[in-house]
Amino acid sequence: MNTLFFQLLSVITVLRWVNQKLIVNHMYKKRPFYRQKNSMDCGITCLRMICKYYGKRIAASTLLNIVEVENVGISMAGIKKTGESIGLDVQGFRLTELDQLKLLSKDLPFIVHWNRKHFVTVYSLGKRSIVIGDPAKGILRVSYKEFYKKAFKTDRGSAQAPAANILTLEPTEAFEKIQDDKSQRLPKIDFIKKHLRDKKFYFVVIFLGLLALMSIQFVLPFLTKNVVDVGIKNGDLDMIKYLLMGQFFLIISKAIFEASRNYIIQHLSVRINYSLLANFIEKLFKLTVPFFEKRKIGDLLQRIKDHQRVEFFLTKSLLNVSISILTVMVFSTVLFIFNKIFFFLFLGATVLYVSWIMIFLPTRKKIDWERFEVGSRNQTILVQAISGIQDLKIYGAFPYLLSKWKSNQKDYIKNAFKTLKITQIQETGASYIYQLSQIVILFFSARLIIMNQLTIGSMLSIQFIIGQLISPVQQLLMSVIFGVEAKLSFDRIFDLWDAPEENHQDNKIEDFESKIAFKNVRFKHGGHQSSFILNDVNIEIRKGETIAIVGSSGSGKTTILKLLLGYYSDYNGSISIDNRELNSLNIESWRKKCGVVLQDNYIFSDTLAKNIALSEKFDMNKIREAVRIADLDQYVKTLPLKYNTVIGDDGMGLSQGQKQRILIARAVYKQPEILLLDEATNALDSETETNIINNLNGHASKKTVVLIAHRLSTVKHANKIYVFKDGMIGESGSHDELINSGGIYYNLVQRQLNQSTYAISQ
Ligand SMILES: Nc1ncnc2c1ncn2[C@@H]1O[C@H](COP(=O)(O)OP(=O)(O)OP(=O)(O)O)[C@@H](O)[C@H]1O
Repeated sequence: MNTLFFQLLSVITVLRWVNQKLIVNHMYKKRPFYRQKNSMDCGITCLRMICKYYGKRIAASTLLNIVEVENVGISMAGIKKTGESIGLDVQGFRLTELDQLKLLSKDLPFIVHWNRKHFVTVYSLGKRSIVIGDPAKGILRVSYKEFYKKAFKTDRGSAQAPAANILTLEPTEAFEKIQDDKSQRLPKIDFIKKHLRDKKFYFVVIFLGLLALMSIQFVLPFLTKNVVDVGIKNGDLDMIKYLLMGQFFLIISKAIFEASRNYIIQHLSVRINYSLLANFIEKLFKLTVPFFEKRKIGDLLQRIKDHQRVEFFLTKSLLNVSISILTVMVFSTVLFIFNKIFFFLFLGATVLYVSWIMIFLPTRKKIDWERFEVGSRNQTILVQAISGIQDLKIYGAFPYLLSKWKSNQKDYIKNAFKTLKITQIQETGASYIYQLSQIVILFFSARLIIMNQLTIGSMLSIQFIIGQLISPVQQLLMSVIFGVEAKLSFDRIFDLWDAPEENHQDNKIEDFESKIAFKNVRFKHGGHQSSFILNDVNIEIRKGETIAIVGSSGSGKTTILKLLLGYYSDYNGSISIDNRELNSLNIESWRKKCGVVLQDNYIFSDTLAKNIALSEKFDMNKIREAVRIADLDQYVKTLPLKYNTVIGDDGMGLSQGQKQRILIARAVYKQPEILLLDEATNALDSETETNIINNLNGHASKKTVVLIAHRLSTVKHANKIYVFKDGMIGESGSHDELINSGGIYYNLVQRQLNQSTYAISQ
């Protein structure tokens, strides 16, 4: 029953494949396809498909450098702007009737907003269906009904009829002139070479072992033939003994060679895996902050898993390929020498077998991408569940997360079944081909023996040779499948390799001499549709001064510090250090000068001392001094192992105030020239806060300090206070000046006074 089911499935799958591949391929030859590398890249990927259609291979990173993709992906306006910047004439259309689609048939291919959250490329408009390139799924054929359902939507809150938003893109002369990013393949090959370079020795040893194995394999059929055709025929038992002893010796040697080879391969795979991962992690550390803000954690973890597949392919599969190719070559030659008829019979069966397996490759690719996406979502849900455990408990929100996990798990199971189904169909078909070829070969052997054209010894040897050929052919094909999967993993890893790194120019800052200046700075997160969160900001911070920034929540205060730390380089206006533009400086050398406490700083799972020094080696005197300034000495006395007590996730729990004081100690330990403090003391009682501020004043008397605080008592001694309102500077001046002017700051102070949380000490 089971077999019958898979037989039926096999037939259906083949017919579907023929329909999809042959018919669609024939009708629409030119429909390039790229798969989106993450859920936010659909618009960019559609644009790449259009570029490829017009003959240009453009890397995703090239387009991403032009447009800033928002956390939710690129917008229609973003696609238009990016398309125009590479020389495409982009026109937007809003269709209210499905029939209007025909009017755009001369503008094919075009991009359609899909389901209000995705983009697809339309390649052709047929009589009954439409061929689209869906960056998440592949080239698909959809009915007009489905197209209408997905593309024609009503704007939120609008009473208007549903409409489809479409962008047509035509190449202009400027497009012809832009550079093709052909180079994409080269770095990948360099990358592989780099990881294999110092392992040449092992590969050579394995290869020599292989040659020895092959020679043994080559001799074995001839021994069998002689045992039967000479030894048995002549009744020469001594000869049979010698031949069998020889065979025994060869089989033992073969086993030894195989065991050694497996050992070396294991050794190699561990080393390759290590170097691949080490490279990945190093690269990860060099990427920009916005990269991490836009990626889901599950996506990154899933890419780490991808390394295992690449390593598996580079070690086991690649070697298996060489072993299999060699075996096939040796035994095909032997078969050809033995009997040409059987050689061609086997060749025919192999061609059939290979074609059968190849049919399924495109579907396997699709399933693999689905598996990646489901896996990535799964990782994200689990990480969120563990990080947000407290909120889930407080709000009894497990059902919410559990239903999310369950629904994702359903997709996971569906995907696993798809893989199982396709593997079963593949294997059932392959086994038929194999059995059939065996029957045909047996029939021909029997016929030739009856006709006295073949000896029984030769027949046994041919059976042996074919037996030896089948497994390497199968392995070769499995390696092709692994190769395709490894390529998908490799592409995903390389997508990260394309991401921009933080600048590390030679232009280092040796000394901070005079001032930091923000001039007409405007900044926004995300793409074209988002609005500026900082507008025309002008700030001057002179060396040795304390500058404070206050203002309502969300007014852009933290963003000022992040810009100053070089997290974001795509601001308008100028941010300069001693009159040198921040973007042109070596950002690491600048950060070395800054001691920073941000609201989302992290406590690592390590000892208190290492959490302060953030290094394996540290100066204990400096640590004690930092702890004193951060008013932590009493706390340290209570710790079981004092400075060696493990804190963070795996260790002692911390209160918010303790965490803040450790972060202050960390910033002080660095002995920075500039201290940047964002709400660094807001969790502390006012007595501890005063102690720390006094300590800092003593310690930081010559330092430059930028201070953000809601509690106005913290900022009143600053040389200058900037009051932010909606991303702009509402007013600035000293505490006294601002109080006297009776403006926003004055009102803030009044409000805090009314809440009895602040007392102005005149
Ligand atoms: N990574 C980000 N992506 C998109 N928007 C962001 C990002 N970080 C901050 N924002 C937005 O930028 C604006 C300014 O944020 P910022 O953290 O600078 O405010 P803030 O004045 O420091 O607020 P608070 O006093 O609450 O800490 C906010 O509207 C916030 O939602």
